[in-house]
Amino acid sequence: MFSWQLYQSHRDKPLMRVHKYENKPFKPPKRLNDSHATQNVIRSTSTKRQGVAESETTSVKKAKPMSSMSVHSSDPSDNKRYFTLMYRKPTQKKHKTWAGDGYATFREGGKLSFYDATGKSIGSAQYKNAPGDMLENLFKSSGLEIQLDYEVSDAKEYQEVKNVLLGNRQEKSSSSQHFDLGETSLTVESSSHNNDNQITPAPLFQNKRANKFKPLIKTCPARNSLISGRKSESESHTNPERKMSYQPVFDASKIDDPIIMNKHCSAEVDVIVDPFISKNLRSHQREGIKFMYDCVLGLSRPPKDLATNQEGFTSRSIILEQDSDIRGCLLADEMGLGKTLMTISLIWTLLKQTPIASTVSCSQSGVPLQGLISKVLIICPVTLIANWKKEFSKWLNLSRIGILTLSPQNTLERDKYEVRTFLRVQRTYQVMILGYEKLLSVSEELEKNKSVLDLLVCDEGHRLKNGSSKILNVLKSLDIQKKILLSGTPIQNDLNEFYNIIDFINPGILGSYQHFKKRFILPISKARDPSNRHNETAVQKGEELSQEMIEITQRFILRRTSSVIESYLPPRMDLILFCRPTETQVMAFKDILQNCGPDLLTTSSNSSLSVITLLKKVCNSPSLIESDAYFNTTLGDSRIFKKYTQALNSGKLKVLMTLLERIRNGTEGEKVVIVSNYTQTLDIIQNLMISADMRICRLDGSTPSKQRDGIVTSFNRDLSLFALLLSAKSGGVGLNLIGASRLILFDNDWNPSVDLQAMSRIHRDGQTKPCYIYRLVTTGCIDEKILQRQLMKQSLSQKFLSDCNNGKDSSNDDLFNKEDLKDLFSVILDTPSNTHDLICSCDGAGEEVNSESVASTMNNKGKRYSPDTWISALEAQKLLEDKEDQNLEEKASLMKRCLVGYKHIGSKHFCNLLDTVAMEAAQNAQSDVTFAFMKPS
Ligand SMILES: Nc1ncnc2c1ncn2[C@@H]1O[C@H](COP(=O)(O)OP(=O)(O)OP(=O)(O)O)[C@@H](O)[C@H]1O
Repeated sequence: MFSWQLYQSHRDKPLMRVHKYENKPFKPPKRLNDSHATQNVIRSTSTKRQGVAESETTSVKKAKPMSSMSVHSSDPSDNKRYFTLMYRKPTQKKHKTWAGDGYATFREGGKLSFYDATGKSIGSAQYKNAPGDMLENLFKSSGLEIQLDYEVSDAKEYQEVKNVLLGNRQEKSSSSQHFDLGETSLTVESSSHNNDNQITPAPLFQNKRANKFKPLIKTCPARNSLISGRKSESESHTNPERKMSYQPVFDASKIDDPIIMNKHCSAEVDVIVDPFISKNLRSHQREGIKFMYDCVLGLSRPPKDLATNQEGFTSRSIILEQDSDIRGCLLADEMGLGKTLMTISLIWTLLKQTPIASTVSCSQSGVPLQGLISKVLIICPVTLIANWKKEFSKWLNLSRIGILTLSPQNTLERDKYEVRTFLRVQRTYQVMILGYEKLLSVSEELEKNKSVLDLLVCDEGHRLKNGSSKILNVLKSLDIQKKILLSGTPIQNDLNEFYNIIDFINPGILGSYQHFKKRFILPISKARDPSNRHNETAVQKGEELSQEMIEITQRFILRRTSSVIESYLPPRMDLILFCRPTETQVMAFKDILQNCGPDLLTTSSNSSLSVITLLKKVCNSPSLIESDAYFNTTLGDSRIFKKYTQALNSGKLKVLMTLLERIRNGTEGEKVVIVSNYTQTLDIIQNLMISADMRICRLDGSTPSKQRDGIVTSFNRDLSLFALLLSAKSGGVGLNLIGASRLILFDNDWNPSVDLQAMSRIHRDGQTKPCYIYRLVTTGCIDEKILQRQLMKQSLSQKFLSDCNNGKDSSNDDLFNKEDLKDLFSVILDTPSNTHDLICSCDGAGEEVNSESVASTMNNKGKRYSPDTWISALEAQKLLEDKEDQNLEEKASLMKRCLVGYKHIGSKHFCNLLDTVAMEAAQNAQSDVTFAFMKPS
């Protein structure tokens, strides 16, 4: 167990125990009649909330007990004392949190008046006891529970409180020029730092924050920028005389394997990740947090191998240079590596700690009581909001940190009000999680008080790739200095998109767009152009520039593959099952292809894309064409489609139902997730499963966001729920479906990352059972062609983050040449697997493709690649795009590389399938499964 540090406050003082840093909530709720227990908390927060005052003595001043304070400590001029307060509606909840902050005034005679953070009156109370006990009481007034927090004694803060209260009065009586605070004099005394007698009502916490970051000792310029460009303060407030020895919040020597952040030479204390959270972290997560921390603090990263190869690296703090170009990072780890947890750990660390202790209030022993940041905005797809909150709760507990999410039931006005409150009220919420779309509707409110936002996190950050997107522009206008983008999907195909994302994270780092275009985009595009394939100078130049770009961007982009968590996860088996098309399907293919117009093979033709969609539907179930718009308008002929409407009319559906029966009857309560790209396909599967008495739930694009979390939770927990039907694109992202240990991918997307997203829903941290992933592919049809194309893309993208070959958003984005189209529109019936035919001539007795057996691949310059050689993205791009020149052997070789590790199992050898469910299904439905690839992890 972690034990707390005995800090040596000053060299000549004996060791003393300072108050424990207990990860308390930012505003501890107070129970009635618990005065003694709360007293310490209040006193310690009281110290914290004094803020860093103008005079050097106040910053580390111990909070005086209330009883010893002078009645005039707040304001000698108006016989009133001013307090901050917290309020909430009465609640029976175990973990109570506060709804808002505000102020109280106490007048001699015993009247307490309560105000919210905007200065609006929220009640009053008479207090007859000794004034010193006020902090120990929970007041009830106007249906609210109110607790005083601390007495305002700092001159500047006092002035701000008065301004707020005054501002409210002023608003109320806008016709009146008479400013009045009850009996308070109109003339506001000038404080030592405010010689302006004009009263300017100002947003309270904006000013408070300014106070907070005023350094008390002389800071070097680097230190100021470390704190953040926006918050650096003028040197006029520094006090070069002041000497203070600062202490980190945690004692690293008492923590097993602490994570100590790197630092700039100007750092005064170590920042150490809270052991409460760091004890749970995997080693790649420890590295990830340090990486993100360095980036958001603008510290120049150590060389990559230093970060990854050295034992105990994360337990050491390295002095780094300031890198003024960097303020953010892209964490592009593959799915399931814990990007959310890493980000939460970083947020928690930054909220609670700072390397520059002198810029915040500290305990007597010099332990910083405030962090480097205080407000965080997280933007994510609406489907992930609940998941973020859950993860905060899982790793931190929501009683420690205030998380605001906007309820879907809110009116727009309510949303705006809550956003305003989040920005204005400092201590209730530290993190707000918004959906991308919601961001637009509350952008004005954010804009108005944007200066309080310290850190922006964009989950599924590849959504910001479009430079003209409104969302991107709103986020840019918020001008939040520190940014973290998370994306498990590699940045996609386009250097323009790449520029947009990078320029958003670290503005200016790639220069202006014009410069970037001239320097990188044009020469790299030229090198990629197949017509330049013999122009060695252009190709060489393109390669060099790609390399240069990688070098610039790897300072703030981190990507690890899922192999880093394999050892923490139960084993996983991947099975690709080839399913024989039914006669109905074969008829449908023929009918469609024969009835297509002559422009089918025109690459620009819309009809070719519509036919592709139609063929994909037939692979799932021929009855789907009944509702296909293209089929009905162009090919539609009731004569044709009537014969396709029977239910179990596709090979994949037959295999699916057999697998499901086996899972239901042959395993010990295992659950299954079934994924498709088409909701209509899910409808068909749903009907079949309901007819088979299987208990299911479903999550797709039409599921209201407020229901999603409940569906996921009950699927994971409710033992009687057997299956979840999931739509790949709208439902898959970010969900944890570890209640299931089997997943059936009913159809493939062109984009491998869509499928990977879906597959990693079950095989992720928290999973305790071995996992089985089944991909169903219709033998010899478009399904197989998609699989082949996908496998190639996936393999080639593995080592290049900004991979130019990696998946695109949808089939419509994908470009096909004539050869591709011919290939897509051909149906090969006399084979158990066209993919196997392409890569191998074995008899399917379980032979495994290993790297030695993969023939070397030849590029168009005649250069040969051994199987272990990394093919750069550029080379891969050429290999793929230039398929007209590619002979079959090369294509086969490429694909073989993608299937390294898979065993080839023909129908005679299905008994070799290591999964009994697949084995029994394949043997029993021998006529439906034609071939299998199997890859045990
Ligand atoms: N160190 C850990 N120990 C136990 N569980 C963990 C750990 N790290 C992450 N997890 C769990 O693993 C699951 C996946 O993590 P998370 O959602 O953060 O991954 P991700 O990288 O964001 O994936 P995706 O891109 O799919 O959203 C979560 O349930 C999370 O709580």
